[in-house]
Amino acid sequence: MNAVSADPLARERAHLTSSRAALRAMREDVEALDIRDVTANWVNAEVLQGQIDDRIKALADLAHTPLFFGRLDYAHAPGAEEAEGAEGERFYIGRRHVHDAAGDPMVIDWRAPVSQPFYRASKKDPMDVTLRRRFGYTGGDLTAYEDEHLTDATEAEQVSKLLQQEIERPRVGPMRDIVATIQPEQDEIVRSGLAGSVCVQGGPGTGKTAVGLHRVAYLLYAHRERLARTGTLVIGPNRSFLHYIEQVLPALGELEVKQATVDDLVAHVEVRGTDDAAAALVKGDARMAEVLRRAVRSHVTPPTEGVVVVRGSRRWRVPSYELDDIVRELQARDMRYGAAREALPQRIAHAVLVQMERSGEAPDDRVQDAVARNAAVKAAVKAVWPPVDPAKLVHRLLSDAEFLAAHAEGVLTDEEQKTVLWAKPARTPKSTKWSAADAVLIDEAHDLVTRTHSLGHVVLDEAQDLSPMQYRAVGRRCTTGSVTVLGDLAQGTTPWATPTWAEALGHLGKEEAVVEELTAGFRVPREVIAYASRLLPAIAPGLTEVASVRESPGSLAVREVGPGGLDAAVLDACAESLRREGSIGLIAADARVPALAAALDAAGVPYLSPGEETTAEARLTLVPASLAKGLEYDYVVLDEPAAVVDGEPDERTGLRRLYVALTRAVSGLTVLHSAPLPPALA
Ligand SMILES: Nc1ncnc2c1ncn2[C@@H]1O[C@H](COP(=O)(O)OP(=O)(O)OP(=O)(O)O)[C@@H](O)[C@H]1O
Repeated sequence: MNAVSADPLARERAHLTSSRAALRAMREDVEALDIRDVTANWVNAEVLQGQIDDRIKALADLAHTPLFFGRLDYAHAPGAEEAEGAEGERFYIGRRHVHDAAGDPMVIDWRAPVSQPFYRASKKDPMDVTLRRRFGYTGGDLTAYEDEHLTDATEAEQVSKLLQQEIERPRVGPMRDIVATIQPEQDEIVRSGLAGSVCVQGGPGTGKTAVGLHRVAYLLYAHRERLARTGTLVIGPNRSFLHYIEQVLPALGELEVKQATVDDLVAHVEVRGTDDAAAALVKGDARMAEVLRRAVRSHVTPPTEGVVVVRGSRRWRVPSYELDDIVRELQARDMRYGAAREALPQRIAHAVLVQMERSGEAPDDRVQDAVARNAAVKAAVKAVWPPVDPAKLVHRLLSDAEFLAAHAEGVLTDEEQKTVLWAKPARTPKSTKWSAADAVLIDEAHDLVTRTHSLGHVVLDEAQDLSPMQYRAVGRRCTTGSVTVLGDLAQGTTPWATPTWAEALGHLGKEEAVVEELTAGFRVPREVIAYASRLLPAIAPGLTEVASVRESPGSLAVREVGPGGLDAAVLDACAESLRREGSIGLIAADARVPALAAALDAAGVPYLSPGEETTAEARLTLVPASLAKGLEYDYVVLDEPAAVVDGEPDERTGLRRLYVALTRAVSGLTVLHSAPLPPALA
């Protein structure tokens, strides 16, 4: 037997070794489960085996993700704080729970209540913790630790070196989790309850995306069963962004969360067309919801004649005024068009039944069902309350000026109506080249006909770019659940970008959500964020400038290049960045991308597209400015800022696009220009 080492690091390593052994034993227990005896049929067996396989996956010991990253020594056993003489307890905090053969915890899940002081405790409020220890790893080996004695008044408060190292670590590959270093103000958002909706305003690199993803993981832990039933969804701006973040939740042991773009959610039709900005602006306006509501309801036609139901030798007549009453009553209810349509035959049948009873018959439910299915009743329903096809309805609204006018009167101006009407409408919905905004309208119409299924929790990232109608589409997917809205008003680059969070929350139907602000920046170094923040007064006056918590001041170079020399200078800057460690993003106006791609090809420099994983061989990504949002690179080379600004329909949007591009760098930014810099930046 080994003697217990006096060296604290050796003791912690020993705990790591035994925790790993315990994890292995847990995995082996699951692997050894024999389900042949407990399942009566193969369907059950398949399901059970699937669950077992997932559990085995979740119990994997990943060489490069440390099993624990922290330790808390409590003064008393949690829950017994007040008990006299209660002994202290020690907990190791990690990504997942590990217990030994006796069931005693070796590692506690970071999301458990006893782990919370790891993120929140301070000298001011030690939360009954005497010692907080952070661990440092090199590769998979435990190589360092750092202590804070929270109840020791003589110990000076200091910035954690391990935290700084983590923040400074070069980014290669997809986004990674931040469980070991979640900050107190971030933790408050991560652990806020499932019942409440939260909206986070935060400048570039303040950790909004990271916080949103960790919040999902936390909620799944705290409300596992409920969310397994109702579902969770993360919404991001585009495929490359979703690809960039897709590994974070699996690394936290959560494999079940769906990820989608807003376009994916409303994909009732194939999108093959585009709108000009003016049309998209009107189509995305919340007033369109009222136009659609009126148009759907206009399909109900007041009955002009009654229904006659023949059964055997008898005829039963529901007169038109009675039918009219039934229709009005259904219209007055807060019911979807389709649900009311389904209820109508039963209501008519009920009226027939009442007559039957009055004349001495004793009909039962089966008779009512039979009457509801009677051909005369069906015909009446079809005439009064015909089915509505959402795509057909939107097709008609956008191609038939009279139909649009009838429902948009007093809602849209004549000019706005003209703007959304197609110049050359396709004959049928099928042959229509639908735009993304049209698909959202169809989704709204869909919801008017059939209620959209609501999830338990939705995280909406880069929210500032959504149109009011898109917010509504997201909102109806969490009517019975809650939402985490993440965004930065200064990074809004659509013509309909969100002016205030209160307005966005109104469209989402979550007016009660709390708005939190994050201002500590983890990505962009001081010098670079200061440079980018020069744009703030022009693009979002009133927003707080990000305060970088990065130690490295970062390298910022702004170089003017003579006419004709830009491409060569860009290649040089890329080559210079490639000599360092980490990923490189070459960001340029979309229109400049083909020329730069050709230049890179000609020079034999391999490059990737956004969302493609960086590898040791290919570390350079050529990023069109329109796709840069949400992404980050160790070094960024920014080509011709003026072209980035000019690529947008108006100056403010252009400057916002530039702000996004300027704030992607973790370590260094090189700006190259041959045209003059925008005055706001110069
Ligand atoms: N507490 C933290 N500890 C370590 N790294 C962090 C922490 N918070 C955020 N980061 C890192 O900072 C970077 C920026 O985070 P993230 O992408 O979530 O910011 P964001 O606010 O969504 O930025 P943007 O507005 O540009 O999309 C990421 O690399 C993330 O891992």
